[in-house]
Order: sequence, then structure tokens, then C-alpha cells
Amino acid sequence: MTVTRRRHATDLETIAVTVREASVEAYESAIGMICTTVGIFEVDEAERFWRVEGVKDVGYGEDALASALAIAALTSGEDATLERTLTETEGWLARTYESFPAQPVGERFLVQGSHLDTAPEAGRITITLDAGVAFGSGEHGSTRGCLRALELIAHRKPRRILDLGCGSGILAMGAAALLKRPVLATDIDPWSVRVSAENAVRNQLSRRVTCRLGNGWSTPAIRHAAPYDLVFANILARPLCLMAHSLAANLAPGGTAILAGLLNKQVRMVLAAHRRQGLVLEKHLREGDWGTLILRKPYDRKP
Ligand SMILES: C[S@@+](CC[C@H](N)C(=O)[O-])C[C@H]1O[C@@H](n2cnc3c(N)ncnc32)[C@H](O)[C@@H]1O
Repeated sequence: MTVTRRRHATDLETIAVTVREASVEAYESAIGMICTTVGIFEVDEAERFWRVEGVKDVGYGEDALASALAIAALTSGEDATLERTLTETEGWLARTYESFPAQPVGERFLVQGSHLDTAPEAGRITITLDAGVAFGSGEHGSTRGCLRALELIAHRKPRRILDLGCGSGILAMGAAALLKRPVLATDIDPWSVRVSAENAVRNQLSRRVTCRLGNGWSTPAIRHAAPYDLVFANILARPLCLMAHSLAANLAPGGTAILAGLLNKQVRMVLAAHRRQGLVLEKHLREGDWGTLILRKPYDRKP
């Protein structure tokens, strides 16, 4: 893969590839995993070339970028040239928000950008957010899978809830609103923590959603509030595998983990890592190429 860098003034990094129509889905999906938002634009109608462009989530580094592109190249069979540009934040955010439609997710949620004022839908909880430079506008299959999984396990009424890698705070807010319970939302990226806190205020959920900065399970606030009845972790497959031991250790007996950020083809690997820790698969949900796993810690698990 060739990489070209164009530098403009300022602070957000846009990554883009121009690919054939047949490869758009694979690149949109993979780039979407490490970006806050992704857009696709037709650049040559006759030749059927499209530009897939996203603003990289600051929480993801070079390793994550390289693996996302490798996955896209593998699934599409097209090895694209990556362009990287630094973009001025405010203008980009204003342009991006305008392109977000309100979208239903699962049976119980309606997600809208804060520039919209969609009429409430009976039976659906409206989540209003600005993802800003954080991941989690509700468009990506991994986020959607987690919200659908939440609906499926809501009847268990989990009491202690963690959203590890909260991005925009969308899952924490969804859980707090649906389950009417407090949720701890953490992220390694300071912007995400700030955006989550702002979104919680926007949705009148700031008394239920607590946002904290921290890296994985070593975050003091996470350790302090453990064990959990419900944990969301929508991060990539590799970090999920590395965290499997900590997840199992910090789940209460009977507790549920909703894991996402993995491709359907990575499910076996992620599942093996968690089965080794005694967790049991309840369901594998699919949203396009992306898989969401609902895992449970049995009540009779020996320490
Ligand atoms: C794919 S986004 C998910 C955002 C949101 N939960 C959703 O479902 O849309 C993953 C988030 O995890 C964060 N993250 C990645 N590694 C992390 C780690 N080790 N500890 C905490 N957060 C992490 C990233 O900064 C990013 O905000």
C-alpha cells in the first residue's frame, strides 16, 4: 500500500481512499471502525470510482489504521492508496453534522444529530448527540449491534453497568435511558470523555452517566466500581482478546458482556479468548460485516 500525506493547518486527520465501486463497502466498513464518521462520494461515474473518507478517531493509532486497511484490502481484493490530510475541526464538524439523518436503531432507539429536532416516535428512546471527534454517531454496524444486544438483554435488569471505550457515549446513554440505571463510561481518549459528558447533559442523563478517562481495565474508576452486571466493549478484536481475562474477572456471576468492533470472520478468535476465561456465548448478532457478541459469565464459575 502507498501512503501520501498532504498537510494543511490544524488538528483533525482525515483519511481517504479512492476505490472501485465493488470495494466501497469493505473500505467504508473498515475505515468506519477507526473513524468518527465516514462519507462516500462518487468521483468518476463512468469508471465507477468512489472516495471513502473519514476523520480518524484520535483514540486510534497507527497499528489500528494499518490493520483496518489490511482488513479492507483482504475483503475487497483491492490494495488502495491512503491519503492523509489534517483538517480544520470546526468547519468539518459543521459540514458533517448536516449530513446526518435521524436513524432508528433496533426496536427501541432513534439516534439523531443535535442539529435535528425529530418528532419522538412511540416506543423509541431518542438519543440526541454530537459525536464530534469521537466515534459513535449510531451509523456504524458495531454501535448498532451493541444497541440491539442491549435490547435483547434488558429484561435482566443489570444494576452495575460499564461502557468501556464510550466514544460519543451513545451506548452508555442508551443503557442509562432504557434500564434507568447508572452507567460508568470510560475512554482512553480525552475528547471522547468530554463529548460523552456533553451528550449526557444534552439527553438529561448526566445524573446517570459518569464519564472518566482511562486505559482499559487499569482505569481506577473501573476497578473501584467492579464487579459489573453488564459491560459494553466496542473496541477492536485484538484489544478485546487481550482484555478477556480482565473482563471475566470483573464481571459478576450471571453478568453479561456485549462485545463489538470485530468482523464476523474474527468472531472465532474473540470467542476462543473469552471461552478460555469461562465465558459462554449467548448470541452472535450481525450488522453487515460486523459482529456483536453477547457473552455471559455462568453463576457457578469457580474463581
Ligand atoms: C469503536 S469506538 C466505540 C464507541 C462507542 N462505544 C460506540 O459503540 O459507538 C471505540 C472507542 O474505544 C476507545 N478505546 C480504544 N482503546 C481503548 C482502551 N484501551 N481503553 C479505553 N478506551 C479505548 C476509543 O478511543 C473509541 O472511542
